[in-house]
Amino acid sequence: MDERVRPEVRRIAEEIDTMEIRGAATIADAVARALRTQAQESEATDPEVFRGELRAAARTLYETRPTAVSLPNALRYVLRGMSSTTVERLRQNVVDSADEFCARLERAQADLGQVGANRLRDGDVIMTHCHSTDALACVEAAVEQGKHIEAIVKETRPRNQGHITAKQLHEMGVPVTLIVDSAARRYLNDVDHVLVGADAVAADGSVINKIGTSGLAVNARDRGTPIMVAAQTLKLHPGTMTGHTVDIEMRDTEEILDDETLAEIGNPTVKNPAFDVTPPRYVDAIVTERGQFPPESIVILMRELFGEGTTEPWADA
Ligand SMILES: O=P(O)(O)OC[C@H]1O[C@H](OP(=O)(O)O)[C@H](O)[C@@H]1O
Repeated sequence: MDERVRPEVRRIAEEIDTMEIRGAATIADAVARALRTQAQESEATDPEVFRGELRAAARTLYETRPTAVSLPNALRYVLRGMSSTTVERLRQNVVDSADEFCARLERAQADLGQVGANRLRDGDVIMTHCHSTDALACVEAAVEQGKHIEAIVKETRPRNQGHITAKQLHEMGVPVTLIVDSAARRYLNDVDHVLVGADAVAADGSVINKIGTSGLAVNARDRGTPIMVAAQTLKLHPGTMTGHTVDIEMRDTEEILDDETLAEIGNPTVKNPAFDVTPPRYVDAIVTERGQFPPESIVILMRELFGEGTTEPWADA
């Protein structure tokens, strides 16, 4: 671990790694606050040393989880104005950018929620996968519009984030039915919308989200059930415009079963990919704070937002 990185920043990195802090938007918020802390606690007196510390902190945070693009997008946003010539100005730049970023994130989610809510009708039943604050913002806004919404919630093995979704929907007053993941096709008959979040959206409109999303989308398409992806523009992956692919995180097998059970069943190879890719033809709409988009046209928004290319401020830490 780089000694220049403040203990609080290391703690946040550790919590992202172990998924105590999880969910693409929540991770983005946490890393922006972490950079703010690094800036505030820095004892550097030389601007170049200060910049080096911030880059080192960004690298530590960047290396925690590879798939959710909100993480590098947040780091870029907070570190974009690092050209001042005094430490005090640099510190203020980072603090202001982090505050602005967190405020924008909150606003974007609220605006996105309104757009998503307009797609939901009174009496609709949704099916969810994993736990997405962007997706739940749509349901919350629909409920606030006075619509009655019900939910069928997939538990989302291996980490059961569906439990968080069930709890939060219950708190909104939404009646919830919890199902095991493999029951999804059976219950799609009773569903008006599949509503999921995203960890990254690629330039061709592919959606990278929790493992199991693509199978759910294929089944939903087969049943004629619309698939809505709630993803604020922070989830758009600029690298995919220039041909990069999104790295899919492989997580520890212990999330699936313990060593004793593994030995009992003859030590098979166990694979635990955290995400999968849903091709654009299985997605009806990507709902953002800038309105809803057919997946194939999301690249237009990406060009507008990232047209001048992106930097990797953590690269030379
Ligand atoms: O940003 P919000 O909408 O909250 O979450 C987006 C996505 O992040 C989660 O990943 P994980 O649980 O961190 O692996 C899920 O895949 C979820 O759909």
